[in-house]
Amino acid sequence: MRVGYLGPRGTFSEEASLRYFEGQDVDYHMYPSILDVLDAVQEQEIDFGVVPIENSIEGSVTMTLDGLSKDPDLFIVAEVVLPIEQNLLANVGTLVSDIREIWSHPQALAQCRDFIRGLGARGKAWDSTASAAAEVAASGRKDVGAIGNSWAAKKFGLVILQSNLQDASENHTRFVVVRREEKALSDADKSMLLVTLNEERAGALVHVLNVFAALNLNLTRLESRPTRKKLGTYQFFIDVEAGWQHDHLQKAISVIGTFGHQVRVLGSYRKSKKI
Ligand SMILES: O=C(O)C(=O)C[C@]1(C(=O)O)C=C[C@@H](O)C=C1
Repeated sequence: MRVGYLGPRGTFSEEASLRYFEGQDVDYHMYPSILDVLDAVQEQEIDFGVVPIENSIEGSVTMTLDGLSKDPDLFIVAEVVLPIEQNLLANVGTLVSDIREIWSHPQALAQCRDFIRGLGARGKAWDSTASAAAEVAASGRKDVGAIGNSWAAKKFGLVILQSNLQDASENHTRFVVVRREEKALSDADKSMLLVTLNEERAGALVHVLNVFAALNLNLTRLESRPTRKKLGTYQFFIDVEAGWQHDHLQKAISVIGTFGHQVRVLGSYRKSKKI
């Protein structure tokens, strides 16, 4: 089985992938961006892609949401929730007081915004936390630091100057495992839907939400993203606590369809237990 994730070695995506596929015979592939992982799934270069979708401090990983919504063949078959501990990594001999720039993935920079401001440093975005750590090591500079996990520190010969420094102690990222083509899992107890309203009128979203409420379907997340067609128009990502095959969810999808709205099932899977 071929599995892809955001590289290089030492990313949180790698940790999520190794944990999820532990004990299975896997050939791992790394990609320079989340969109490249999704493209590789679409092009069947890999069987599964593991991508971050949501963080408890910073919220949605919009690149993932937009990538999923653009490609009708992608389907989520699992989720993994990983605890995220962010650390300040630097070359040996670096003093925290000398650091002027912090390099990392935008999600990690955002999780540590207060910390970076507190240092009086500037954030600089890289494709992943591990690529930022690799660049800090390659630069040999003592006025820059990276934010990432302790495994990246070891891998690139950096020291940890401060650990667990994100702006809230509770920090988890939810990853999803994506494959090409739908798969109905009989034991699924959660689904992700993408709802596009057919008109902008007062109460349109409330009508959709009322369908779920009337059928006793619990929603655990509602996220809007722009349709990219007109300012102020949105698509809605909705997480529902029911498998796609569940009678009530099937009914909800068909009723919402009769209102003229579009519903796409982005995935159906078992709810993750926190690792
Ligand atoms: O850069 C990494 O290490 C990643 O795996 C990406 C990513 C993300 O995009 O959310 C994964 C988990 C953390 O929230 C920070 C960064």
